[in-house]
Amino acid sequence: MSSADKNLSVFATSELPDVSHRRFAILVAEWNTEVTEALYKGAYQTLLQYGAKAENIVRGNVPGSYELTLGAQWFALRDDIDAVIALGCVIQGETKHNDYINHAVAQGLTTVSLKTSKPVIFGVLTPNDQQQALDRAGGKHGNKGDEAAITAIKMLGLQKQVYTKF
Ligand SMILES: Nc1c(NC[C@H](O)[C@H](O)[C@H](O)CO)[nH]c(=O)[nH]c1=O
Ligand SMILES: CC(=O)[C@@H](O)COP(=O)(O)O
Repeated sequence: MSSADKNLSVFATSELPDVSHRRFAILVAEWNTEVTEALYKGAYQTLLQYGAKAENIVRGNVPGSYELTLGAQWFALRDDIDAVIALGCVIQGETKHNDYINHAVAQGLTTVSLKTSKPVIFGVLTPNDQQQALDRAGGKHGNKGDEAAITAIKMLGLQKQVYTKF
């Protein structure tokens, strides 16, 4: 289902776990900051709305989305971080540069998540233009930052369920 068919900020909030004790890192890429700051605001406020505490949320900035992978690894390897949310916006340009970045970031964040066994959430917009980005950062299609925060919370709930033995 594409974003055009759903609002990214409409999600099931039933049965969300208690995350008042959980610690989150939010990484923000510094390219397209009008968009990435809106994503960060959405993610941060959503974490607070659903029970996370401000003192348990740390923010880190990276130069561009390509650097989200190493930033995510640094945070995920900390024993006092439970989940990482990576936020960026890679707008298609004249060349294939965006393709290389997007694939590297998607694969890199997945690798970090699997290596650390921690949720590392892909909150990176890959739009064709600025308007598509704005539409997904608090515009008509909602906010992928909200979605990324909910995804982190849900994955921590699954993690607790899986590791709660019979
Ligand atoms: N064009 C965009 C970039 N480019 C920069 C790269 O992410 C990276 O920082 C650089 O290649 C050095 O390693 N980054 C974005 O986040 N968004 C873009 O649209
Ligand atoms: C995704 C990018 O780095 C992009 O801004 C580069 O633009 P271009 O492909 O026109 O050089």
